[in-house]
Amino acid sequence: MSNPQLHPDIEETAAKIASMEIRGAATIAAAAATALRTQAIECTAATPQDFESTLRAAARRLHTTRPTAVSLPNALRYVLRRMAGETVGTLRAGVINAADEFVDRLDRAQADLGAVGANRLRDGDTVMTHCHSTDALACIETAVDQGKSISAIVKETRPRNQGHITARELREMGVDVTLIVDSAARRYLNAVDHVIVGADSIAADGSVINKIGTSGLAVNARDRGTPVMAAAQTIKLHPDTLTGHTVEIEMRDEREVIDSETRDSIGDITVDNPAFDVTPPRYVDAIITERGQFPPESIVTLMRELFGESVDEPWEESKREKDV
Ligand SMILES: O=C(COP(=O)(O)O)[C@H](O)[C@H](O)COP(=O)(O)O
Repeated sequence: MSNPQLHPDIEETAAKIASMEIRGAATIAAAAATALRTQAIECTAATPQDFESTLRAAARRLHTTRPTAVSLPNALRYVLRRMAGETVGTLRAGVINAADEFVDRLDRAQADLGAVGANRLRDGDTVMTHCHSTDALACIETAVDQGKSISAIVKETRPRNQGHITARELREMGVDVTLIVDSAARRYLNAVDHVIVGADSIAADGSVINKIGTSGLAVNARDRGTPVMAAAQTIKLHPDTLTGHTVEIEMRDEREVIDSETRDSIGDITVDNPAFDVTPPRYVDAIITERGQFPPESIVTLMRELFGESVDEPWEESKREKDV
């Protein structure tokens, strides 16, 4: 089967992830699992081999969209590993059940993680946020639901301004919000009790890979004595880093940073737009997961327990598919 027929939802989801219409590590993972589910339901393959080839091709298309959030390959892995059976019917059922289970676990993990993170927040605390993280917001929302009064200093998060989404959602929770430009963060840190961020990936050494600007914020927070917590459910653990692989940092289009007219008026310059950075574990006080909170240096134990020592890439083409 040289060119498997992909469902339009696969292309649409892939395009939306690439353009960031669908964004944030947990949301990307849920969208990818849901697209595979649709592919499985609508797949017209007549043989089990063709069905598997089509699902793998769909997963490969989704995998190529953005490289940094490990929740995406972890979602694809979760679903494809459960594609088992001898008939198209059983394979299809395996994918549908796995996708449903994955999304359900994602929601439950976020709720459980929120309860862990909320325990660190006290009535009257002020938090500082960076970017927009559903895991980080789950901690704040649970604290608010517990009756705690929380204020937030929200960083704008250039160039895509995800801080605006955070500001709106916190406001809807009843949190008192102050929006600041990124470069004002240090000025406000003295008045902040916790920096709380999400993660796109957590490496085996406890490094937190998150939106560009997180590492500078964490260094400043350490200098000011403000604790930093990274809220990251375990699908953010990057199993490849157990074997020494590093996490690829996505470089995005320069037009997110500067419009072409301004750029032309400046002249011959290079514009770089890294989307993420790496915060070393020594600047992070706790990683908050649905399995409890961990000092970053100890996260490797949980990673080994959940993933073992080696990871497969079940979306890769089989030898038979390559030979066709
Ligand atoms: O860095 C970002 C989003 O970057 P982008 O906007 O470039 O996708 C978020 O902090 C993490 O993805 C965690 O989000 P969540 O907690 O929702 O998984």
